[in-house]
Amino acid sequence: MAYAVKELFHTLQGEGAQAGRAAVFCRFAGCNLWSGREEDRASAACRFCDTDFVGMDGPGGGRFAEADSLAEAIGRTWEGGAHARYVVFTGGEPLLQLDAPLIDAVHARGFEIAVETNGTLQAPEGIDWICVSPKGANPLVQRGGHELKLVFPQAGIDPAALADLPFRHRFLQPMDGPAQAENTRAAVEYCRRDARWRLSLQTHKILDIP
Ligand SMILES: C[S@@+](CC[C@H](N)C(=O)[O-])C[C@H]1O[C@@H](n2cnc3c(N)ncnc32)[C@H](O)[C@@H]1O
Ligand SMILES: Nc1nc2[nH]cc(C(=O)O)c2c(=O)[nH]1
Ligand code: SF4
Ligand SMILES: [Mg+2]
Repeated sequence: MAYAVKELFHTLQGEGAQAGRAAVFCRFAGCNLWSGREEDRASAACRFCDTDFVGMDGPGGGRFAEADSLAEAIGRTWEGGAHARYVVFTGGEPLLQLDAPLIDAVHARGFEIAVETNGTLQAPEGIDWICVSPKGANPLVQRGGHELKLVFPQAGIDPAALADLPFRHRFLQPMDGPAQAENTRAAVEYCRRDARWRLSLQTHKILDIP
């Protein structure tokens, strides 16, 4: 199948348990919980998104007709040397597009594969690092993985209701937006009081890197 990619860039993973690790980010266009248009935000199933995932006009973006051509572009975008090649598929919602041929094509080029998903779709086999970030009342289908990264606070989600799901790591990530400072204080206090959860800061925003 063809892949619609907003942008491809090499940076450090900013969030969660892999924060600080060099990675190529492959940001797919499109999401199942929001059109990405500001006029639709107030009525969307996910309303706090911090990301532009509309179109294919970013650096390295475009439509890729084959898994091999996208995997080649990911390989060309990597600047991290011979070891520990790492690609993070995000979006938008990457599980709308990430499929077995693309997983095989990037594995064949020596990459470990991570995904950032909203958890409403089941992940295909073969992903090396699954980060699930639940969104409000939307159904949580992918209920296990390597890290659970809950944007906090969210109306209708109590972290305690998710704490027993089979994830290796559990993070609260303060919701960015007008109440970011207050949300950060609330996340710190929650993690202080329930040691199952750790704080995830969006370090790329602090550092002003992509
Ligand atoms: C833009 S999303 C794309 C991947 C996928 N659609 C998802 O929601 O997990 C990437 C990460 O940013 C997080 N995120 C989005 N908006 C945020 C915000 N306003 N504050 C903090 N994290 C946010 C998401 O929860 C997710 O972990
Ligand atoms: N540096 C950096 N780290 C990230 N971790 C998750 C991101 C995302 O938008 O999915 C992201 C991103 O956009 N940049
Ligand atoms: S699910 Fe992810 S990409 Fe979609 S609107 Fe929400 S945060 Fe943004
Ligand atoms: Mg982001």
